Order: sequence, then C-alpha cells, then structure tokens
Amino acid sequence: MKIFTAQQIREADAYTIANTPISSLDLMEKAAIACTAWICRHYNEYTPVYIFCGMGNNGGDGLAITRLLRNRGYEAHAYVLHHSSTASADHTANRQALQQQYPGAVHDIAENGLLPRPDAHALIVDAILGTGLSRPAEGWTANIIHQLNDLKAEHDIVAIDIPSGLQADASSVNTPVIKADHTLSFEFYKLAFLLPENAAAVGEICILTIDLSPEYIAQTTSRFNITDIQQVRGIYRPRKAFSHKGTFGHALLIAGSEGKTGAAVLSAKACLRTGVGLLTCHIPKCGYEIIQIAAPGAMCFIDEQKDHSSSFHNHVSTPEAAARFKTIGIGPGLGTAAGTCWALEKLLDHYRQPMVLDADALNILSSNPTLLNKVPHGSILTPHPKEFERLFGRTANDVERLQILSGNAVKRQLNILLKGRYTAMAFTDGSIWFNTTGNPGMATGGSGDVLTGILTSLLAQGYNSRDAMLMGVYLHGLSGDYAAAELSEEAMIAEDIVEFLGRGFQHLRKPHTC
Ligand SMILES: NC(=O)C1=CN([C@@H]2O[C@H](COP(=O)(O)OP(=O)(O)OC[C@H]3O[C@@H](n4cnc5c(N)ncnc54)[C@H](O)[C@@H]3O)[C@@H](O)[C@H]2O)[C@@H](O)CC1
Ligand SMILES: Nc1ncnc2c1ncn2[C@@H]1O[C@H](COP(=O)(O)OP(=O)(O)O)[C@@H](O)[C@H]1O
Ligand SMILES: [K+]
Repeated sequence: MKIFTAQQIREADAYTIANTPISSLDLMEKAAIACTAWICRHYNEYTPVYIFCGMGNNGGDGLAITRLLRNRGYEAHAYVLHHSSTASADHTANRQALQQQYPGAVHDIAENGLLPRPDAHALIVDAILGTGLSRPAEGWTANIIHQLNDLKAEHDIVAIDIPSGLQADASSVNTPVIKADHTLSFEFYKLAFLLPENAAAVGEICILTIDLSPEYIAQTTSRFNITDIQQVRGIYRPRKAFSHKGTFGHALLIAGSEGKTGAAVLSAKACLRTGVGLLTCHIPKCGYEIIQIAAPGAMCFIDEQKDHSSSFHNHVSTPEAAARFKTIGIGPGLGTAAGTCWALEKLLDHYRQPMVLDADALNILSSNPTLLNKVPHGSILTPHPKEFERLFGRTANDVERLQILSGNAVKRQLNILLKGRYTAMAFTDGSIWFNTTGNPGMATGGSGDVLTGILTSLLAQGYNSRDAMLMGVYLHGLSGDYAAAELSEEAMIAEDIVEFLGRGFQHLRKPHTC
C-alpha cells in the first residue's frame, strides 16, 4: 500500500473528480458517510456529539457528518470556528444543507470566541484542520487545540482524516496537535501516523475507503509504502515436492556469550522453524550443551573461549570455506569482548555475501565505524532505536531519523530496518517500507533475536535481501499476533513467536486447490 504525501492526496482527489463521474461534493459525502457509519458502530444514539469544524474541506466533512448523524437520531451539533475569513465551496454547500435540514444544529464561533462546554459523556469530533494545514497552528487555533485536549480525560476525541495541527509529511514535534483517541482517515495512511513521536496524537487508526481513482494510485510512485499480505504472498515460495535440505541453504549463526546463550537459542530455533536447510551455530564453550539440547536440529562449532567467541572468522578464512555458507547471521547475545570485535573484523574481511547483523554485532560496528564500510553490500542491519542512535547518531525528530535511515541505506548499499511498532525498512534504492503486523506483546526480551533467525533463514533459502526483509518482518509480526491472540500480549514470550511461526506460514500459503 502506498503512502501519499498531502500534495499527492490532493492530486488523487482532483484526479478522481476530473476522471470519474463523482463530484467533489459527492466525494465529501462518501467520506462523511464512512465516518458516520464508524461513529454509529462505536457510540450509541444517546451520545451527544460536538463536532468542531474549520473553514476548509475538513470542516466540510464535519458539517456533513453532523447532518448524517442527525438523520440517524443523534443529538449532533456543528461548531464552526472562524479561524479564516473565507470558507471552501464544499464547506459552504454542506453548511447550507445542514442549516436547511436542521437549522438549530450549526453554531458559529467568531475568532477568539469561547468554546461550548460539552455535556458529560459527549463525543468530540475534530474536523478543524485536515491535510490543508499550511503551517503549525498558532494563536486562537492553537488555543482551541489545547482546550480540546484538556477535555480528553472526560471525553473521547475522534479526528477526521488527521488530528488537527498534525503535519502529514513533516515533524510536528513541539507544535499544538489534537490528541485523538481515534483517527478516521481516507484511503491512505499518512506518514505521520507511523511515527512513534505522534502516537499520542493519532490514537487508533481506521482507514476508510472512499474509492479514489485506482488509476491515479497505480500510476503514482511513492517513496513510503506499507507491506501487505498480497505482497508478502507474492514473495513467499512454497516448497517443491522434490526439494531436499540442500535446496534450502546452509546458514551460519554466530551468537551467544556467557549469560546470553538464550539469545542464540531463540535465534537458532527461529532460523530452523523458518525453513533453513542446514544450520550451524558458532557458540562459546559455555553454550555448547545448552544449544545442542535446545535446538537439536542445529550443528555446532565450539569456540576456543569459554565465555565469548573469538575464532568464528576461521570458518570463512578461504573462499572455499566461506562458500559453504549461503549466509551468516551474527549478533544476538554475542557480547563485545575485544576478541569478538577482532574476529568480526576478520570475518568482514573475508565474507562477501549479504548477511544479517544484529544486536552486539551492531554495537561493535558503532564503536568501530570504519567496520561499517566492510559490511557486504546488500546485507541486512536490524537496529532497534537505541542501536540505531549508536550507529548513526541522534536526530531531532522521527522524520529526520527516517532521512538518516534511508540516506545510509543508499550511501552504504545496505538494507537497514529500524524496529518498532511500525518497523521501517530502508532499501538501497532509497525507498522505505513500513510493517504493520505485530503487537506490544512483542516488547519482551528476545523478540529481536527471533527476527534475526527468521531473516538469516530466508537469506539462506535464496530469498534476496529485500524480499527476505519484507516477508521476514511481516511474518515475525504475524506470528507474534497469533501468539498474542492465543496467550495474551502479557503472557506471550519470545519463544512463542517461534512456536507460532507455523501459523504465520499457513496464513501466507495461498488456498490449496486440487
Ligand atoms: N474532495 C476532496 O478534496 C476531499 C477532501 N476531504 C477533506 O478535505 C480536507 C482537506 O481540505 P482543505 O484542503 O480545504 O484543507 P483543510 O480543511 O485542512 O484546511 C484549510 C483551511 O484551514 C486554513 N489553515 C491552514 N493551516 C492553518 C493553520 N495552521 N491555522 C489556521 N488555519 C489554517 C486554511 O487557510 C483553510 O481555510 C481533508 O483533510 C479531508 O478532511 C474529504 O472530504 C475527502 C474528499
Ligand atoms: N509495540 C510493538 N508493536 C509491534 N512490534 C513490536 C512492539 N514492540 C516490539 N516489537 C517488535 O519486537 C522486536 C523487538 O526487538 P529488540 O528490541 O531487538 O528485542 P531484543 O533485543 O530483546 O531481542 C522488534 O522486531 C519490534 O519491531
Ligand atoms: K482534523
């Protein structure tokens, strides 16, 4: 799914109006019908509804919603805030329609006027500013936003299209923004919805369809996108009947140190459950028995050190030796002992295939930045926000962080995923894809180690780095969602993500026909 900028959304609206039989006013009516239906599903007709409308088309949506709610028996009132001297044409048309049908439902609030005090249990609808926001809200408009946010403890706030004051494509840090419980948006996610810094403003997101031109959507390119099930099903390759373990690659997993053998176990189990043909783990002496018992399907190299690894580079010291492994996953629980840092440098001197670097492998790269230049092109880096900051520095806001993310992916020809609620995956062509599967139950130690195992397994099976990332991150979140559905977000642990990988794969398989 594409993420369009505010400008592209305006173009999509205009294209739809110009190239299909639908008028601008009809499009607004469709949007209002969809919002009204959502409100009616979530709040009964005894809920008083206060709809705050701006002077543009977002306010027009609000006026149309007021009329449609009244048609359904709701006590809905539109409060028109005169923050600008002129109203848009569709705003005016909807105001007239509402006034004609329900004369007492429209209330004007002149600039600097006072807001009504909503009845107890009233729902507040924010239709003040939409994607036409031209600058951060200030003065009276900012004041209204603050006043409505002060009512949040007692009232639900539903934002239409985008919380007022929130910029769709830029950072809104330290600017006045409505803090909605729900955002009902049209056709597309906006970039702002996916940024952690806007979590308190956006609340739960619901994307409503208003049938914008599929032609415009297909022919317009976007830098930001969201992965979806159809795309992942297209990437997924079912196993062929005559395949054997050699078909699915041999992966080398370098992980674990004293006290962190569990990270290696989780990663190894995930790698096996994702379908790798053969897996060999390199592990310090202290972890040997643990991993052999926990993951009997994996082979093992034992390091000469007891508590950390420092000789794993020997497995790839000649081209013939390196060729045994289709890929390498390195980092979970690895530690940053001097010998480990040294061995990672040696490994990067010899291994030239795309590989997966996570956790302590990334921390080692952060403290030796020149090593980053040695990482094979096309490799996958999987930092969480703290590891990202160590690698690429602090940023002022989430939009700047995305720029740094994609800038480094292009400059270094690496695929970098920044973990989070909506993991952002930056590819070497500068595009960024967001993943929407997953849940807060995955905020538990070891979830990232599982992801490293999944990605390593997919690379070993011959998926290219881009496909491995898109499919692997989706599958990781999906398996986490199955685990949460079965066990609850609280009770699920990282191992459960591994256990539910099977359910994730079943969901990816297209229906079987004979
Ligand atoms: N046909 C269409 O174009 C459709 C538009 N829709 C709605 O239209 C909205 C966009 O409408 P508009 O382009 O009219 O824009 P908005 O309604 O977002 O706002 C424009 C108005 O706000 C003023 N304004 C902008 N920034 C301000 C600020 N910081 N402080 C105070 N006033 C400010 C402008 O001067 C103008 O009067 C969407 O968000 C969506 O809600 C929907 O009805 C779907 C169809
Ligand atoms: N609230 C959330 N919603 C969706 N996914 C989440 C959430 N919290 C964590 N995750 C996912 O769980 C994983 C956590 O990784 P990481 O922080 O590296 O864990 P660890 O280092 O403990 O293995 C990431 O893939 C992240 O996207
Ligand atoms: K709004």
